[in-house]
Amino acid sequence: QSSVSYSDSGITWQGIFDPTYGVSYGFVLPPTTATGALAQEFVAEIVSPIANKWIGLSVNGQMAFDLLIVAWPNNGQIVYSTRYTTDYIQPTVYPGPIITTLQSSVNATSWKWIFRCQNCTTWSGGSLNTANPTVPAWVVGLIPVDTPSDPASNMAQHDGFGFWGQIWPLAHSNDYNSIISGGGSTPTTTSGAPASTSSAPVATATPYDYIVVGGGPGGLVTADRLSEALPNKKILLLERGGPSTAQTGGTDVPPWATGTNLTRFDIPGEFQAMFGSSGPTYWYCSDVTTFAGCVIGGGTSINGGLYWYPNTQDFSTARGWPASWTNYQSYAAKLQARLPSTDHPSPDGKLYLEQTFPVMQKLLGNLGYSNITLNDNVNFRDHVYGYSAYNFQKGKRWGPVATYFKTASARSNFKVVYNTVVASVARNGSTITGVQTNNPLIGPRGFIPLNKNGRVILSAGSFGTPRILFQSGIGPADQIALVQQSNVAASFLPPKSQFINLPVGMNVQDNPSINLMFTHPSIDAYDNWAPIWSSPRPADAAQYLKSQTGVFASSSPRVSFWSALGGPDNKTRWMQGTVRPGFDSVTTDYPYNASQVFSITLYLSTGVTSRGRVGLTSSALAAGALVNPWFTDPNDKAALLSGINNVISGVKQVPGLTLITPDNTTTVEDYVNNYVNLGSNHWVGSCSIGKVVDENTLVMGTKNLFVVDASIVPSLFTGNPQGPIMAMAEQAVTKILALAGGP
Ligand code: HEM
Repeated sequence: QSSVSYSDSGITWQGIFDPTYGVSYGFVLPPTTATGALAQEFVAEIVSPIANKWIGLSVNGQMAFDLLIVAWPNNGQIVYSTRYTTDYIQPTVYPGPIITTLQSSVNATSWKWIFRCQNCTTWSGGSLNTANPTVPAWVVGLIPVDTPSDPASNMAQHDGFGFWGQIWPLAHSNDYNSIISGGGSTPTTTSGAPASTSSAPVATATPYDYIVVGGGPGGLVTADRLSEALPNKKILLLERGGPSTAQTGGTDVPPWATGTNLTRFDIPGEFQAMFGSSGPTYWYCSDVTTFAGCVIGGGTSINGGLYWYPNTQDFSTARGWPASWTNYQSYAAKLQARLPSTDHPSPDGKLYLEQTFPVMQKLLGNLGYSNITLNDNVNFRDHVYGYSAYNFQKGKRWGPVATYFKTASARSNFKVVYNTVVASVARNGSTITGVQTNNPLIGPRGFIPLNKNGRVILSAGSFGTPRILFQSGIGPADQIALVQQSNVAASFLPPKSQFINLPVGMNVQDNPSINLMFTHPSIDAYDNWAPIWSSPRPADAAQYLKSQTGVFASSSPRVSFWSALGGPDNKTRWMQGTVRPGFDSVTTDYPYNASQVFSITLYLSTGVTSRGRVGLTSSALAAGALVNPWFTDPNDKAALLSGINNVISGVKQVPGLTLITPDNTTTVEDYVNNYVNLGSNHWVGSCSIGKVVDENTLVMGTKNLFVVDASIVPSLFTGNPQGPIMAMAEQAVTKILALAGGP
């Protein structure tokens, strides 16, 4: 999200409205000509629903070593202080900055604080540079501070935080002097509705024929095919995050590639720097409690790039697909023609960092596995292994962004808008009339209408799509009840008589997965990928910069394998294995050589019978798992355990190979029983076809609302899901276009 200009209390602010907690944050800077002390201050406002018990701002977006400002209402007044900390611990009062309240109000539904912050652009070890946009952060606490009357009060950790792009150069005001002297303000309205919705600049909205919500693999394929098939119709794609690869306007280039347009999203080898990142991770959705991609490309812009063509099982009636979906091959062929896979991602045709392959060849060969080209033999998924296949090309992340999104973007009937969160669809009974967004610049109060017979397609992902449905009055009563308790979201719900009760969020699956850690003297653990962002191996960095070849032309996984497993219930489940040099964390009693570690992730894939539930996890409408979907059926655990034991049984036959996690003081059974995070970030099923959407992907009970993303997939695919999801979207958009009654 990046800041916009809006006005409130007679002041023109540069700031944002955060729809999750319903808070506006705005700033005004002195004129650009200001010097001395005046150049070191700003005026800011926080307008918050009363449900938020305290709010914090971090001027430079970090918790530690940054100037923090906290505020909360108490007895009709705003209590505040500046804070500082060097760690993720209680920040203590920080003297130096001088805050003056210019205006404040507290009523039954909201509170507002407008304040001047002097000596606020430098602090211990840091400063704010307003010459360019920067990324500040907000935090929201839902638990009252310990002693609300005391500005120095302790508080518990915040319940939510988020970052935004603050365009400081647009925040200067020539009225600054009048603002700090109390002028430039009109009496406050304290009528409950958040200031941002009532004060957002009024924009005229362009109506669209198709509005696609979400630029992940489902949404990009859909938007491209719609804009291709309907040259005279207007197609709008709304992406809640910002750009990713350079092609999309991304500029997040690692320090070693400065001066190039090779962003962290373009360079496959930077994958582990996102997945393992300890700093701010703007590419993940801040309001989803598991990893979800919130940049253009969605998960495909931040994942390891493993790319499997779909197979017969993936779209079979046995896996819950309607019979009309089983003829999937022509759609898979369309996908493969646009986006072929590669198992030799370095454009020089050489394989790099491949030491795990010969080790796995011995291990799996002894266990009766055959070596095949995996994407040439999609239906052959028992006792097979091969080089991992990726969606990379030219040594760069490719995926739907470099293909479908690229062609869509070139069409005049297609428009993409970034940094725009869709909260809900507006509807009149079963007819959707438009979408409600947080972007006041694209429509009055963020509303975008549909043309006559227009359609909305939700592609916001397995968590995002259910949340939009809940906020549109579609889903189980308990979820809609949570929306009703949120004063902002509730105001957009249709009347109760129009609620549609569907099992949104139920029926969810994600691969249960277990990591095993090994050492072998031939392995190069690649320093566990730790230096790849700031100080990569110089020769590898230089090679990649020169020709986009080498280690950085690939992400971390090297070998992939599958095997069919029997279960105590006589059902067949498939197990997938992914082999990577390096490790995430090792727990072992063994001494081991960290430079020789590699890991095997074993996931249970198609055939899994466990199911869970996703939904709203907080009163602030964050989304996440309500019931974890892993091993709810003990037969799944038994099956995966047998697969793990089988792999481990081969270890002693491979000279030099040592299993270090689990170690010899831990049984495999205990290791699996006590495993902390079984998740794989491959969530499917929350809007399952046949349960929430019909065989044309139309949301049941509506006339023009569709879902095309992983949420409609009724059971886990055989491999990592991006390939089958895009093939699914090819088929879905064909069915939507063929359906009568559209624009
Ligand atoms: C007892 C009080 C607090 C505790 C224990 C605490 C703890 C934490 C932790 C563990 C994180 C990392 C969360 C994650 O990565 O998911 C975090 C992030 C953050 N916190 Fe706090 N926090 C506290 C108070 C505050 C306050 C008062 C502010 C600001 C006014 C603040 C600002 C931030 C910001 C901006 C982030 C995100 C950026 C970053 O990771 O540095 N925190 N906090």
